[in-house]
Amino acid sequence: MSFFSSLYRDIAIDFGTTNTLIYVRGLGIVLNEPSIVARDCNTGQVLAIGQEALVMHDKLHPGIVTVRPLFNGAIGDYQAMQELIKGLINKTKMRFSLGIRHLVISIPSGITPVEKRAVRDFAQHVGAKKFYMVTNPMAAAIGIGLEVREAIGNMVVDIGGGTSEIAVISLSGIASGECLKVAGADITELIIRHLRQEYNIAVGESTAERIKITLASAYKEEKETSMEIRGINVESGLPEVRMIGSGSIRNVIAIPIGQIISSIKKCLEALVIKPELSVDIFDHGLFLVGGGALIKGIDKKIQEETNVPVHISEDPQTVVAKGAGEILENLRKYRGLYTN
Ligand SMILES: Nc1ncnc2c1ncn2[C@@H]1O[C@H](COP(=O)(O)OP(=O)(O)OP(=O)(O)O)[C@@H](O)[C@H]1O
Repeated sequence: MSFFSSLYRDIAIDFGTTNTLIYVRGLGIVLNEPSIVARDCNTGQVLAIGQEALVMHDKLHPGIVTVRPLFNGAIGDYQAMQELIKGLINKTKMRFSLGIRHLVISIPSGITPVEKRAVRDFAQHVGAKKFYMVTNPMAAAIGIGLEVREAIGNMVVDIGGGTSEIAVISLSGIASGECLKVAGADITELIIRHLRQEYNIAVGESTAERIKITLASAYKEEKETSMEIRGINVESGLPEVRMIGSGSIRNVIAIPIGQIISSIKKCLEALVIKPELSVDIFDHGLFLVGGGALIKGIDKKIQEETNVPVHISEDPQTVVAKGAGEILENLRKYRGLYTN
């Protein structure tokens, strides 16, 4: 490598609805921050991005607005996407480099051609010399260490914030896939709605997230748990404290979990014409990644409903970034798995 080329950086980005991760070649994942931008309502000026913008999100005043650039796997705000990713790249220690040489971005599998063009334009905008796009399930499978180029069927289920992506991967391609706009953010939203309807309590997004992480389970637990929540009584407008049990939250999340399981079944059913792939999946199991893989009992529930063994990958929220990083480190090896 020449002196000048060593001054350029190669990076991979997992641009997600909830979180964006940046991988730098030779260093690994260097940044993991919420995908959110805070702007001044009047001037449109960016006030904060990532973690600092998330802190503002729940405590907004009328002069500030927060935006999530991705919504349900679609780019809802292209400008916010640019602001977020450019800002996060600047947060990494890349200011001493001349720019980006190779840029890998993982994208939702349901992305439209127009959105793909927007991602490509973005890569040009940040001055990337070479650019590669890989779908989230493919990156996840590589991040797990599955043999995606072999004639073996591997099933990956990525339950993120805005989408649940399901894919059966074999011979470097997706043999059967589903992209569902139901994921973690919908579960949080349902919890907020449930508390308002059942208990007349209004809570913010971060409280609902905490309830989800602490209480939500997809499978009946041996011992039910409960937690104290603080919110505002919507009738009196006064603060209120309540105990909420895990059983009621399990009932609330049963519908989205059921929709995700139905999509997994649909994906398996589509393999009826390729029974050898089904056999591989029944033998090796399916691999669960994304933050939704951390919902308690979700592996047991999926296994019970599909008869397929379920493995939760290690550190499921970083698997896509690791896979995109692995591609970046071995571009030649993975040729054919990404598009430009
Ligand atoms: N312990 C946990 N229990 C339940 N849900 C969790 C837990 N930890 C994280 N989550 C949820 O995981 C989701 C985020 O997952 P992830 O970071 O994989 O999404 P993303 O990649 O940003 O989204 P997408 O893939 O849809 O673009 C959030 O909805 C978050 O609430």
